[in-house]
Amino acid sequence: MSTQRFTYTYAHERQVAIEAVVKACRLCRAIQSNLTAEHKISKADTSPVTVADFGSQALIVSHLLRAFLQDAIVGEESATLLRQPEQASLKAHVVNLVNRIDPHLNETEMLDAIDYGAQTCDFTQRYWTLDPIDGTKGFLRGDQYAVALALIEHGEPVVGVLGCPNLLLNPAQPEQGQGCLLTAVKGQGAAIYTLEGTRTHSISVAPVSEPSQARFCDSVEAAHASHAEHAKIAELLGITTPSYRIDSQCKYAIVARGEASIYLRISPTPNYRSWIWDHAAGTIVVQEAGGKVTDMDGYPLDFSLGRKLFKNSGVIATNGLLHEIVLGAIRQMIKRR
Ligand SMILES: Nc1ncnc2c1ncn2[C@@H]1O[C@H](COP(=O)(O)O)[C@@H](O)[C@H]1OP(=O)(O)O
Ligand SMILES: [Mg+2]
Ligand SMILES: [Mg+2]
Ligand SMILES: [Mg+2]
Repeated sequence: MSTQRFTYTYAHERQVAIEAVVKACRLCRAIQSNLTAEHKISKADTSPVTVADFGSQALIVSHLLRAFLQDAIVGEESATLLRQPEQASLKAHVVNLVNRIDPHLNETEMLDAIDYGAQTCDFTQRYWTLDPIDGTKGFLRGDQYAVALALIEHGEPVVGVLGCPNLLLNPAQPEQGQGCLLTAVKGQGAAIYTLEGTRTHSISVAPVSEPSQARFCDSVEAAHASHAEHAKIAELLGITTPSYRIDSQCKYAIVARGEASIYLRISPTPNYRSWIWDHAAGTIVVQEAGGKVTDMDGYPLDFSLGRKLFKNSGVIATNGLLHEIVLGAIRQMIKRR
């Protein structure tokens, strides 16, 4: 008698996650093309948030919960601000915009969905993590941003969906236009989908093995990543091409599909620890495209510890071939600090 091993494919999780991110991208696109000052507010930590961040989290959490009622979801935003009586017009604005995408959600359901994502959970077990808009500063500038959703099991991403509404669908064929989703499932590779959720092609990292030939990418915002230290690492690697500066987890997207081979993210504040939702989806997309993601010391990102990557400093994503040599250059740069 033959024994058949059962392999879980995450097909349902991936499909539901794609549907959720498709809805959120429709909302974000509509809002970004029509941005006014009233869409933007400052959070208690002074970082910006917009009606689109709240609306995206409401749409994605409610969509996920319809399929996976038992699942924990950890998102960036909470509805605390929207529940304040003096923010009634902001709340009404969010409700109005979300209802254009999902007319069945009422105000209470929307606020509860946003706050569902603000809860804590057992981070060592299965949970989703969501950045409803990653790169809000890019979104506000009219530039790149991403909607980032990942399923984590036992501290590592197993499904990732990155919605990139302003990224070319296919850089080799720019006439196909802007907007794509990148998806990955552990052990199954990574692929590009249209913003409507139709699969177009699988992707892989660039086969660059000579560091001086590599292109690297980093943040637009100097407060988020140390441009000066990145420049020193590039110099040690013999890279003369200027970095590809792009907001959000779109950096993971361009490494995953070979437009750059190194993503450097060394914080200007050495004890800064990243939020899990800023890296989960991007990490699995790069890994499944054949690349590698670690912290700046070479340790894997550990998503089992809470809302932040408490044990990881910095993030380095590469095409894999260049990973060790990049880590070596970082060690050299640190010695010279
Ligand atoms: N001080 C900070 N240091 C590092 N990352 C930050 C900081 N403030 C916000 N971020 C997050 O960094 C990411 C953007 O980085 P980049 O500049 O590389 O695009 C976003 O996830 C952003 O959060 P948010 O999701 O709120 O936009
Ligand atoms: Mg934010
Ligand atoms: Mg973010
Ligand atoms: Mg965000």
